[in-house]
Amino acid sequence: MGPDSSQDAQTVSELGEFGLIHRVTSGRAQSSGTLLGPGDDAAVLAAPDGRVVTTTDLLVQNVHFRLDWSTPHQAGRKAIAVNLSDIAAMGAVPTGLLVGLGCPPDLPTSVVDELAAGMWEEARGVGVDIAGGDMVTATALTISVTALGDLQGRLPVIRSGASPGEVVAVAGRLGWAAAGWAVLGRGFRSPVAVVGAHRVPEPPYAAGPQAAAAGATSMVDVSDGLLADLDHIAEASGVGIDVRTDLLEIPQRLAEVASALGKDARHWVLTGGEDQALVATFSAGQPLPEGWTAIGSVIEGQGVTVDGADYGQEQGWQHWR
Ligand SMILES: Nc1ncnc2c1ncn2[C@@H]1O[C@H](COP(=O)(O)OP(=O)(O)O)[C@@H](O)[C@H]1O
Ligand SMILES: Cc1ncc(C[n+]2csc(CCOP(=O)(O)OP(=O)(O)O)c2C)c(N)n1
Ligand SMILES: [Mg+2]
Ligand SMILES: [Mg+2]
Ligand SMILES: [Mg+2]
Repeated sequence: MGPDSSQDAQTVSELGEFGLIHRVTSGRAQSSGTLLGPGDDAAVLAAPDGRVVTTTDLLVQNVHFRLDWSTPHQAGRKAIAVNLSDIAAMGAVPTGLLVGLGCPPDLPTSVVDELAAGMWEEARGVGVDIAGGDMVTATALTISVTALGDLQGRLPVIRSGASPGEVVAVAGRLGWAAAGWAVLGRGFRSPVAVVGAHRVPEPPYAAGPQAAAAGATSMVDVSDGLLADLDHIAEASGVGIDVRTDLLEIPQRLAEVASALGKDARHWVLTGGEDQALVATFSAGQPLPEGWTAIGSVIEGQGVTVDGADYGQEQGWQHWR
């Protein structure tokens, strides 16, 4: 249900700032990682190993989600998931979340209710609370999420740690959300397998800490596109990365959707973002952790190639283009 479908419902401006905050926060926080919050000037979270991993990603209506393509519940889950994914990409486990909501005055409170329910569902799935946040008026529905995490005594897995000779491996899905976005963009609502992937990603949260424990040398989550995000590792590490398409599985379902739309499934897999897969590098010869699949190698040089050749310009999502 979108804001347009409930014209006579109570709006956020009628309920007001503190009524709205009370409505989305009351009785919810319960994780042992939340020592205080929400309700005071700031929350207090536990920091088990003394270091805090923190990240923020902002979602804007009609840029990251559309309320005629996704329910508020799905948009809420996605907003939390993309942030938890960045925590996992450091090899960390989440400890808490903060949520800023920019709401147009005529937004029905039911939309905020559903959004909050989706956010809490995704947060509870990994055992953390939304420990605080902010509510403001805005011209477009805006969701700003900050996630905090803990390294459990390990070193963070950073973008600059890859060396030539290492194996590049992936955990999670590639190309599904891009396929769903293409389907929705053509005015279709199915197949639900791909449309659902656009609406709510399923990041392999546990694979991040598992890769870290297995000695991954670098890692990133795929938000913009596999090639675009691998390029961050290549640049930060001062190496080249070659992706091998004979190692990259093209799921049958994606191939079918692509052929129905006259699109290329391989292109979705290589450049589609928003499935929040994890890609990491591991030393050659070591067994990969469970759930990880080799897709290429780290080489001397710079940039990302596909089967040894440049892929061209479009390697993933870019804002303002
Ligand atoms: N406005 C900003 N101020 C400071 N740092 C920023 C800002 N925007 C992005 N960054 C930093 O730039 C890096 C790359 O950002 P981004 O591409 O959004 O990462 P990701 O794709 O992992 O979410 C991150 O370390 C992020 O914290
Ligand atoms: C309505 C709509 N249009 C386009 C997209 C596609 N899209 C929007 S943002 C994005 C990339 C990821 O977003 P970003 O804010 O760059 O996340 P980050 O890399 O910072 O994690 C993609 C593929 C979408 N999800 N929804
Ligand atoms: Mg970001
Ligand atoms: Mg991100
Ligand atoms: Mg990231």
